[in-house]
Amino acid sequence: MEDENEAFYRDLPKVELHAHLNGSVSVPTMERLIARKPHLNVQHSMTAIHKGQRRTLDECFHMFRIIHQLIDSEEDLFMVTKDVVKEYALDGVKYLELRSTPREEKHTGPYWVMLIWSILAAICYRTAEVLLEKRFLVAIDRRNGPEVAMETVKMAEDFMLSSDGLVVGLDLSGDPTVGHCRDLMPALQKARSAGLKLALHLSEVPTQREETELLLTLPPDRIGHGTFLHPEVGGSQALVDAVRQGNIPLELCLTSNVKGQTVPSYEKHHFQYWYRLGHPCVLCADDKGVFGTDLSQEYQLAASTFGLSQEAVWTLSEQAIGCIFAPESVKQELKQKWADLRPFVNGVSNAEDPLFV
Ligand SMILES: CC(C)=CCNc1ncnc2c1ncn2[C@@H]1O[C@H](COP(=O)(O)O)[C@@H](O)[C@H]1O
Ligand SMILES: [Zn+2]
Repeated sequence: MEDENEAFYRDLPKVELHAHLNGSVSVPTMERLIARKPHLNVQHSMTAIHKGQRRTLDECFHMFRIIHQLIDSEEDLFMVTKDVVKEYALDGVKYLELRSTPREEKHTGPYWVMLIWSILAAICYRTAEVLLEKRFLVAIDRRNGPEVAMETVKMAEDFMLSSDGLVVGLDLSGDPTVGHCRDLMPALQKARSAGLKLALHLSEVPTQREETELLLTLPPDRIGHGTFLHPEVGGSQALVDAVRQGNIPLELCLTSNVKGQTVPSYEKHHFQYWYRLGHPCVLCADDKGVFGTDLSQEYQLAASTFGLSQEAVWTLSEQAIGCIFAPESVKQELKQKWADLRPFVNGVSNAEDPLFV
């Protein structure tokens, strides 16, 4: 049975800004996908990291390759997107920015375009049913090189103009040990000047210092992970200063980093460093399916690890609204939603609280 504490984190209204679609597939959805393709011989342990387990980065990226084999038709994609959106809604998320990489699949022809349209269709499909604002980021997988990156940007631009505000930005992700961002700069610059917002995976592994310096010149609108930015872990004060001066929010994914072993433990997560500086930090799940988590759990873990009061947790979730890519009018609506929900969230509804009278 859910205890009061768990109920608080689930009821807490939340914003999810860093969620990779194909990494977010839940156990029940994955079971349906596996059953549809028995010839692939996939076991569930090949697509998710269970409690207490960890994996190397290589092993994690191998998991994505298996997941991609399971999700290779429009039908699969539609089911996955619908389920992921619904699960986020049930987890108390009120605003979701989902991201995904266009992919070309042999038997589906020009899969790229189809993929995006399917996702957008699914997102629209849910709109009538769940109270969840949704936006979409088109992802560049760095492994695919500069030409694909440029094509992806062109496609993202087209969709931004024709999707009625659903496509708001571009993500840069993929195995951080493969390729170099200098080759991708023209595509990223083009995206920026077209008005796409940039959410870039940055300093995810310790060897990316030069890349990070380069990417910060763009600059990005948000940073994914930023694990090795600060001097204590091999980054530098100059990098920290650049991020602070630009007031660039960090998307922080605790369980992803612990299970993927880029940070040694929850206690040592860089959330602490940036939170103490008062820098905008947004807790995110990254790949809730692969890492066996959800956003409520991530908030709960941050609170228990770093001793945050429920009041502080509320503030953390509310401040995430300021970091979304949707326009100001959506921010205002979300702020109102937070205010409306506040009396119903156990633990923060005390009217005598001096911060909120
Ligand atoms: C340890 C580990 C893998 C952590 C997660 N950190 C990540 N770092 C970089 N790219 C990622 C990460 N998680 C997911 N992705 C990207 O998202 C893709 C899966 O979602 P999608 O197919 O874009 O819908 C992966 O193939 C990869 O390109
Ligand atoms: Zn990520």
